[in-house]
Amino acid sequence: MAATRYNSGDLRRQVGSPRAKNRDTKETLCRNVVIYGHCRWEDSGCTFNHDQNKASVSQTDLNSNRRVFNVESPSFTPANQQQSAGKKSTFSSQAASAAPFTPRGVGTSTPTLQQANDSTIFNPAAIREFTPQNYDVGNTISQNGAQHVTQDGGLYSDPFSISSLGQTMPPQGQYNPYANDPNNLAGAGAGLYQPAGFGNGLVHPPNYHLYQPPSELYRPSLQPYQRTTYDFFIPKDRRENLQKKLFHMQQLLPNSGLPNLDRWHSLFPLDTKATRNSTCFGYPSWMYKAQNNKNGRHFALRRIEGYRLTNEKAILNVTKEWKKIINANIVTVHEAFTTEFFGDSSLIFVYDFHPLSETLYDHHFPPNNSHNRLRNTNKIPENLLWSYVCQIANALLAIHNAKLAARCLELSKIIWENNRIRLAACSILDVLHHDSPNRKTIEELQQEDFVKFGRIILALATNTPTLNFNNIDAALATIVPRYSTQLRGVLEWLIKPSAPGETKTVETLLGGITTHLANFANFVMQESDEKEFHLMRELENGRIARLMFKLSVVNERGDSCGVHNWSETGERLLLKLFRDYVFHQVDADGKARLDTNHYLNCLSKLDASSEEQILLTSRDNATVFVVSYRSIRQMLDRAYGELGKESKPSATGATI
Ligand SMILES: Nc1ncnc2c1ncn2[C@@H]1O[C@H](COP(=O)(O)OP(=O)(O)OP(=O)(O)O)[C@@H](O)[C@H]1O
Repeated sequence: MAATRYNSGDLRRQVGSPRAKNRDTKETLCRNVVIYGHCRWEDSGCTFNHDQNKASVSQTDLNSNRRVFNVESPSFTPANQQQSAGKKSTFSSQAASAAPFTPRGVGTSTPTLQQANDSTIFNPAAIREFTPQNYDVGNTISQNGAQHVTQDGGLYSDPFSISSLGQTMPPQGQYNPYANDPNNLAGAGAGLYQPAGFGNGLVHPPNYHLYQPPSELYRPSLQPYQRTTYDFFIPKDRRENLQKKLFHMQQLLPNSGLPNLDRWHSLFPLDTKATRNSTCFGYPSWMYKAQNNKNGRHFALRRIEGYRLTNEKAILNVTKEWKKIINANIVTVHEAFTTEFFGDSSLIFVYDFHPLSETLYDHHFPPNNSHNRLRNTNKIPENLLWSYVCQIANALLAIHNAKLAARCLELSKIIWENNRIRLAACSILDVLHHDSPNRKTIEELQQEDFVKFGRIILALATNTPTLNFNNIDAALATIVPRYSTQLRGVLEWLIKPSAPGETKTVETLLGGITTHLANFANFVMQESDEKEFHLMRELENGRIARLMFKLSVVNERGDSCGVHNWSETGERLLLKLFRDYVFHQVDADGKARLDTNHYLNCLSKLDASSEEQILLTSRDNATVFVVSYRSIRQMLDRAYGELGKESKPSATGATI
């Protein structure tokens, strides 16, 4: 092999100038000048060019004659765009503060090419304020439906673009951020959101399918040791679910008309129904997601509309006790305060925000298209009902042990997310009824919790929303044979009054359902094992991401640390050749070789500083180095450290 072999310590030894090839060597800059700044053989026969200035000029000439795009090519600017705009199409610094892209007319015909000057200008005035009540869906859609705005002025057709997605949307539908399927937009919550929601400030969800394997069905049959790209990352469903959660966490509705509160901003409505019912608290209530001014975290705010607080101690006493309860099946309460920012006197409760949650009621009694809730004809599996029993029992154990009562135990006040349920409205009734003359004792309220608990499970087991219960005995009679006698026994114990002198306790309940508790604990632990498995894989990917950051910081950097063309000189050139070795490999025909396994393999070895040696070749094949991963790793750390010495710490203080 023609390779020149060196120990890593010999790397600074100059290589003899490569043999002249077909082209005129006088035009080609000598590699020794590139690497070491000078060439020993300049005056003793080296035929290459030693004048850097001349080389760069001739290189430019060469490039101007070539019509090939390479990494140094200026960014692509479509010719017709320049013509129509009449000026260079680059982003100015003002673009950073430009209003977000707001497509109008989603759900209508194919987007048309528009003049950048008029139609693509963001016009906040054209956007209607957030008006939850009496909202006329049809009218507004037809008004906005006539307008078309394309993100790129129609210069290219992106099959995943918002405008093309709009064509697949039902014409009468509205964007419901809580719909699992964004294409099925005509679901609940229509009245609460802007028409054609994407177009009025709601940010469109990411294109999850871009991360999906092309097809699971036609997966090639692989040997046990072979992998597809997707085997290296977390499963697509999990990734999509996590991305949706992040998206919901960050979702904004700029023209919602909702106020900023003292310490809260970016309020986003969570309610999926326009109609308010006051049955639960005696006052209408609203749910919002909001961001805290101080720490930037997202919280769920429940607003009790039109409530005038008379005794401030009510809030202080109650929240002090509830804040202490941290439980996997209870939404943590943080604080409560009053406000007049909504134009009335409202009482606000602050809870943890759990993205993608829906109420247990909405989950098991979903509305049909005409917004009537049908009896759910599917039987809920018994093990799922037992899992609910275990989870609510767990929540009640924590609450009753703290000498409190859940009180607000209803299907619509329990949130559900992937079969995990949480009591979502704790502490509210304690504040509202704090000074009520007919206040019940805590023991009485705890006994009532058991009855409400039983009614929730009975409603689910009989597919009947709680309020429709006329005859509890008849409902209990239908449980068997659909479910086991043990489930019926537990429901009877919960709902029916206890024998005189006997008090129900959560401990008694737990003692009667130990098998189901063990099953549930087993299931939870298996799930946790699976999550840890995926986490370990992501840990590997995290290490590789950090290496990539470092490599990217060093590669292609121009003048730095007082050295002209820093990343091309000295040992940094080897880092560039390493980058080529990992990512720019070609096959025998000169075609790009794409192999994720190769990327991951090389980067993992680099991370582990493997002693394995690899062959790095310059792009013109004129020079070859044999070097170990360990040496490359040391060079990378040195180069990165060198940059670190001359740079100031970043504002966030984050380092790789
Ligand atoms: N802590 C929370 N985190 C995230 N979402 C929540 C939280 N609490 C409630 N939600 C969501 O807010 C929405 C509205 O909740 P709410 O309790 O008002 O239900 P509802 O069905 O509107 O009940 P009602 O008919 O009594 O008003 C529901 O989709 C629910 O899942």
